[in-house]
Amino acid sequence: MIFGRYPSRDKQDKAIAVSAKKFRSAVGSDTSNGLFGNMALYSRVSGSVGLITLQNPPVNALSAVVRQSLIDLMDRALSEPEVKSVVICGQNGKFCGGADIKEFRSDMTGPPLVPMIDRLELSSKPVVAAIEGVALGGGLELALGCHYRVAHSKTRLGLPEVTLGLLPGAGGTQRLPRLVGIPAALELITTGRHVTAAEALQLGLVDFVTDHNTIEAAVKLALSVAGKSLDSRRISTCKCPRPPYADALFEEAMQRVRRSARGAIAPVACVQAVHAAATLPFARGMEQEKQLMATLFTSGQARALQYQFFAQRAVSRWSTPSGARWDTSKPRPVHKVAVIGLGTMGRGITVALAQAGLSVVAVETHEKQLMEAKRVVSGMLERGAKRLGAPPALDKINYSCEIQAVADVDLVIEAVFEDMVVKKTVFRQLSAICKPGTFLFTNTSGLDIDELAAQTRNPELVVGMHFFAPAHVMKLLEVVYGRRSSSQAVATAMKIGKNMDKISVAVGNCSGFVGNRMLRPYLDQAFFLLEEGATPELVDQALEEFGFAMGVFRMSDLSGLDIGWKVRKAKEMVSKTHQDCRYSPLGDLLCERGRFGQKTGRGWYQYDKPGGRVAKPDPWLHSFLEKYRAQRGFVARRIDHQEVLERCLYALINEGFRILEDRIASGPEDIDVIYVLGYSWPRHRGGPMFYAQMVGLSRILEKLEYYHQLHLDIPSLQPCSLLRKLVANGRPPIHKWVEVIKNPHSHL
Ligand SMILES: CCCCCCC/C=C/C(=O)SCCNC(=O)CCNC(=O)[C@H](O)C(C)(C)COP(=O)(O)OP(=O)(O)OC[C@H]1O[C@@H](n2cnc3c(N)ncnc32)[C@H](O)[C@@H]1OP(=O)(O)O
Repeated sequence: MIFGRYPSRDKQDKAIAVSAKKFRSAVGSDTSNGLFGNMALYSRVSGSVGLITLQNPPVNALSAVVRQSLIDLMDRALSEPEVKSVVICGQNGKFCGGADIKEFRSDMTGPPLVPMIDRLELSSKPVVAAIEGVALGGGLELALGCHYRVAHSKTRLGLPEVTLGLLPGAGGTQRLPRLVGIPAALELITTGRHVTAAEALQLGLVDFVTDHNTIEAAVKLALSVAGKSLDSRRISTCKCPRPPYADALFEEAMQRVRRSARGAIAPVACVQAVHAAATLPFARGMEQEKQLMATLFTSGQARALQYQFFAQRAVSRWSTPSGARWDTSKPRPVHKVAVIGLGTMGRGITVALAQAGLSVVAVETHEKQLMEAKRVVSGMLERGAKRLGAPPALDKINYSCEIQAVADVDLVIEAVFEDMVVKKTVFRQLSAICKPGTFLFTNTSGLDIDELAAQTRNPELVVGMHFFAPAHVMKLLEVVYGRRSSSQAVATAMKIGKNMDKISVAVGNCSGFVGNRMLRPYLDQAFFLLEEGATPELVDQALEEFGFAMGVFRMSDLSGLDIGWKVRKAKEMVSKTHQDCRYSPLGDLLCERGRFGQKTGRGWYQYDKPGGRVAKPDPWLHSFLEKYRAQRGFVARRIDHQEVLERCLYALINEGFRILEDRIASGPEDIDVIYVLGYSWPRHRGGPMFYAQMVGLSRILEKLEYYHQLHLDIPSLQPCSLLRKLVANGRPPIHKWVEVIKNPHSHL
């Protein structure tokens, strides 16, 4: 499978210390016999140490060629009598980012990882891993096959295979527990969490941490251990330490992953593999690892998770229908940013900006709110700093209750109340106050960017930034370009997003942008299902079993029913008569009765008190629904989970196809990243568009046609023409959809 829309730039980080190169030149290494190219380099340093450098930018992934080179170079080191020990490192300050994920989708060729690592461990000469930058997945498993591990203090280590729908299938599930014990191994393998070098040292995962030249330290160690017995250094020969409470540990781990994995199979397999390490000899444990891996490797979940991995990187290569592109648009440097409005969103944005190292002018015109915001923002920064072990960026922020304080900033992010009239006033003010060229960005979840831009002297400087709450935590940012937004403004918004550690997706301007626009038909279907006989519990259960963290009604109770009500009132949907098009007033009726969800202790569910969190079915709601149906002529019928999923999800997917057709999103990856990161779409299902491909476009079309025939008054169930076109074009794979969109006459 091909991922991504454009080839990425060579991200080789030339600036990072190339300590292997430096070290070779410092000690005068003998590279005359060196094997250049072939994705690994061999040289001899300090007379008797064979130095193997992985060379596969950008992350030295263990591709087939790298694996073959590594085997050849190890053989060479073993065959040279002068060589007494070996050091393995990675080029450009990165040890190894693991197996080459791109290879997983084609037939795997080249020597397999497992025997390669086994042979390494069996080596009669000591092998030291010199770990810099990252040692992840197969990269860490390679290091675990070495006899010693030296890490630079800034290295991150981990076994993140579970996040790709796999398990550490190159011996990681068997060696890690033997080295660090079952509790730590279980945690690291089932979560895929990266650890710092300091934590790795504490766990016993590495033997030595240095702040200086890692290769130098590794070579020094290699020289000192040359000729010594390796018996105790081969992890596979060690017994797995088994605490007396091991059974309870596994039981607890299994319950935890089943609870949090929401249907993902990889975390469960990870627990089973570590269990094998604890109970079986190494060779049998490896057999078990292999079997579990075989199931995962070909699973739809692994495909979905790997697709999402690449999609999250592909979205940075944005483009707009007018031809602006990531690689031809240059962002303008931004040093000073203003945030206008310090409500919940403004506070989160301020924190994220300060944490990104930018100077922030935080403006809130109400003095009392300003003081409160300052207190809350400082607390957030302090807590964040404590977690990271860094000083809080308190001095990055200047607070003001005067909007004039923004006069000299490079960029403003407006985050006032979500109301077009209020925002328009602020934009007119900003346009008058700010220095020429200041970018004016608006945090909105769906208002018209062009309408706001029209209030300013320079509409090309206006872009939307849809942050998700809490803005300093949530990874997703929708960057919304208007009709007149300049490519520089879009590039700058994308860059600021990246600086704030967000995954930014550039999308076009329409009501609700991508995320909220697709949510509308999904929510509508959920309401219609209640009218037709379902309960909130039934709908939520179906969606939660599918993998959503929360069903639509529990989520609505959490975020507050009044929010949607306000929007619907503003759009006059509440007061309008809906003749041709079905509209369910259920949400409005609940709001009219003061049932706003958790905050009022009543919503689609009942709670023990206002602010309570445990949702319980509410008999009042059930009888309310019965009366409502009776009054409006609905006859309740049995609705099953399959119908809930088909109606809610296919309607949402159909809107996704419309969005692609309208060129609001430039590819299905954009939609899928938005849904996984912003709307808790289960990651192991890839995203709505990927899921559509998995289900089969013909089936989605057929089902939409079926439901639309039954509900002709629900236009969102009418299959969109792009979906029809894709089916007519032979249902091309997801990475080819864009060709059909761009060329309507395409016959793939
Ligand atoms: C039956 C078969 C058995 C097989 C053996 C199975 C055992 C082993 C399995 C594995 O090792 S699976 C891979 C495990 N490793 C990871 O999950 C790490 C993934 N990468 C990252 O987390 C990050 O990329 C990074 C290494 C921390 C670097 O982050 P940074 O922000 O600096 O760069 P990125 O933009 O993320 O990546 C740059 C570029 O590199 C591509 N890439 C990264 N890792 C891999 C990889 N392992 N394989 C292939 N390609 C990789 C990434 O996609 C980016 O390229 P573009 O997508 O932008 O073109």
